[in-house]
Amino acid sequence: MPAISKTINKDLKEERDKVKFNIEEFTNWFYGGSEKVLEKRKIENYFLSDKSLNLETDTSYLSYKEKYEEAIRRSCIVYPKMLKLHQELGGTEEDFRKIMDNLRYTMSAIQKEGNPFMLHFGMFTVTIMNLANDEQLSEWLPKCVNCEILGTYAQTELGHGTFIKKLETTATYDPKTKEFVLNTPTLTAYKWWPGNLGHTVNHAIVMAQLYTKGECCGIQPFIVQIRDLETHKPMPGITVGDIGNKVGFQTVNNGFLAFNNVRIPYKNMLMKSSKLSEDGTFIKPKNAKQNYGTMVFVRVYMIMDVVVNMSRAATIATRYSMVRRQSPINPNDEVEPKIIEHMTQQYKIFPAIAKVIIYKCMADNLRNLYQQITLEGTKGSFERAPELHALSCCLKAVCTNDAAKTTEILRLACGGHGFLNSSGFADNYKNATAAQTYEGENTVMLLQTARFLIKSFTKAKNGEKLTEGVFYLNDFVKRNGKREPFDDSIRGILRAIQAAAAGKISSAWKHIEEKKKFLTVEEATNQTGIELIRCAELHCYVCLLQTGIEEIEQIIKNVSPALREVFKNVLELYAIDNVLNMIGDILQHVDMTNADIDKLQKRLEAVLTFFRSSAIGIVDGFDLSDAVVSSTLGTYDGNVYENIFEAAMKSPLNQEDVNKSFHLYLKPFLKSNL
Ligand SMILES: CCCCCCCCCCCCC/C=C/C(=O)SCCNC(=O)CCNC(=O)[C@H](O)C(C)(C)COP(=O)(O)OP(=O)(O)OC[C@H]1O[C@@H](n2cnc3c(N)ncnc32)[C@H](O)[C@@H]1OP(=O)(O)O
Ligand SMILES: Cc1cc2nc3c(=O)[nH]c(=O)nc-3n(C[C@H](O)[C@H](O)[C@H](O)COP(=O)(O)OP(=O)(O)OC[C@H]3O[C@@H](n4cnc5c(N)ncnc54)[C@H](O)[C@@H]3O)c2cc1C
Repeated sequence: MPAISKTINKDLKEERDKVKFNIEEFTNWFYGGSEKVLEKRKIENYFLSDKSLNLETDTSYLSYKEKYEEAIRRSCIVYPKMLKLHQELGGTEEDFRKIMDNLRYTMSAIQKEGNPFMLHFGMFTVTIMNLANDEQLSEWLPKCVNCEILGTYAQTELGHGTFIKKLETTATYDPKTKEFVLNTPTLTAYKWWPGNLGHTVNHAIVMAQLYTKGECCGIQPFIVQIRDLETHKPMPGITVGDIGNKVGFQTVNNGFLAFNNVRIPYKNMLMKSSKLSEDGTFIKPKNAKQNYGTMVFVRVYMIMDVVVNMSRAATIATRYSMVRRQSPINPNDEVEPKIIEHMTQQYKIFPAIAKVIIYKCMADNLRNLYQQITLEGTKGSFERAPELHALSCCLKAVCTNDAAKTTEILRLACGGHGFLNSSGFADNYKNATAAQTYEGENTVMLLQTARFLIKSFTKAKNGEKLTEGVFYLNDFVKRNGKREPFDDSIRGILRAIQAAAAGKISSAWKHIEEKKKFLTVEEATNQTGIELIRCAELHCYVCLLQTGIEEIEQIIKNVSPALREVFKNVLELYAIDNVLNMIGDILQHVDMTNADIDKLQKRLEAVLTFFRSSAIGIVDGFDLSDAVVSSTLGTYDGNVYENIFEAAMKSPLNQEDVNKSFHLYLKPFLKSNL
């Protein structure tokens, strides 16, 4: 075995020495201030220093069942600690959010293949907070907050996930006993997919069709106890289990659930929005989509998850590329260059770093918007709900699609070693790709946004008032078919993308109108679907760049000159990379010449060169500990080869010289060939 040294790799040190800005200043911005950074480090250390978590164990070699059991063991250490910390911090909702925000990072060290309790706070408790009336809130919220019960969100069924109006589970009100009777009428009505449902939780929010007085009143949320609190056996009439192995999320314990005449009390239908009187009279909610609120909440918070996911992947690829040496650029060079010297390598990695920063700006903004609009909802005003829905849908789709794509690009950037499980890319990719489907399949999400855009375009054409995020449609209508002149300032690039988005929306609108002459509006819209999803993507790029510009314009007023340069270059790289990647769409609606494109290409190369000296500072500034990065290729010390070697030694096959398969199969096979 080679001697393994663990000092900081000298190539990485050399890179760090070249960084011109203060990394801690960047970290302070990234987490919202120096106090928050200290708090984050404290919280992370509070969890990760707990030796009983056994974080050194490589869980990837465990069986499916062992992985689940280990994940439960770890969650049963983490959650009591979390409850204790919450009390110590003050026990407020804000304190809870603080812990959850930090756990988002920390959990990637503890539950690499998913958290078997994630739905409890993430969706079960949130639904109760959003949809329970005061009486229900006082009964259930303390039980949730103290983890006296554990719950999940059971909406999707074997036959329906997207089109929730057609869910088949029924909850029929019996006014005589003041109970609901839950049933699963068909195989396709089995709840299928809810996280943590299989063998972990004992309660669920069940979305079911409410029947009362012989009429169906649409899907409503019900709290259902599914397992006995003492024995953990399924409650009478309940069938529940695990849905089996998946592409990823192995320890999330996604489950199935069916009901056979399960009776629950009247008070278990959440009644803040829709209401049912005890005699069985249904009262419609003020806003029909209020029951979808938890999905909006999760979509909003998922943009934060994307930031965590992409910052990890970018940290790994950046550090590795500054340690790995290969392929002289000039054939006679004695010393092989760090692979980061190759321009194409920079192009794989640096745009990902810029995206982390822009997505972070967007995630913070979206969260603020969510809080404002939710507050308006509590006061009975739902005017801005469609805008939030449209924005969160396209961002959920574009950002999770990008997280999966970027992780794959960054894995490829690490060559063969990127394919090792210990590189950390596999978990990152599996989590990102799961997020492309859950909480609303991405194409469906884009189509929801497109629906809003088409409506907004009709309004713009009729001179009606638009919501702020789509003001750019007014400019397009005013131009009356004239192409947007190209101006290569950052705001000019934004206007070009706005023109491309508006142009695409206008074309899709026109094509729907044409098709409507022969088809229903729904059929015409379906046939325009390919253009519509591009409308939503382009609109999302507009929102991201606009937010990036507005945020960075503010940031640079308050940071040191060296860090100002970094942010300016982040924006430059993000904008140019974006515009070059959508040149086809731009050329349709913007007066851009070949010379303009050449100029942009040169600017891309120049900004990559600037990034060369900042990249390590930025990824170090993400302040991800080695445990969170969880990668043999991405440790702070850059001892990549030593890490890879050590990880290989943990392979169960290396625990003995000769495996029994030699005696059982290989030896007889070889002998038979003599
Ligand atoms: C501090 C705590 C931190 C916590 C961190 C959180 C992370 C937690 C981890 C969680 C892990 C998640 C695991 C996964 C969970 C799940 O997947 S749960 C299941 C999710 N399921 C879905 O997302 C289903 C997707 N389908 C839909 O959303 C809807 O069916 C649909 C596609 C939107 C269609 O609905 P439907 O009722 O049929 O709508 P239409 O009749 O077509 O009408 C559309 C109109 O409705 C408006 N609209 C739709 N949704 C909303 C909404 N949410 N808000 C406001 N408005 C909405 C839409 O704009 C249309 O309006 P009009 O055009 O005016 O008609
Ligand atoms: C890892 C994971 C965790 C999950 N966790 C939960 C959970 O905790 N609780 C829960 O209730 N559910 C959960 N789900 C279910 C998840 O929310 C659904 O799978 C998701 O909403 C997609 O719905 P679907 O499976 O019905 O896909 P489908 O709608 O069947 O999608 C299949 C294809 O049809 C297309 N399609 C469908 N409708 C349209 C349309 N209107 N227009 C154009 N194309 C369309 C889609 O784009 C896609 O290409 C989870 C799923 C996964 C993968």
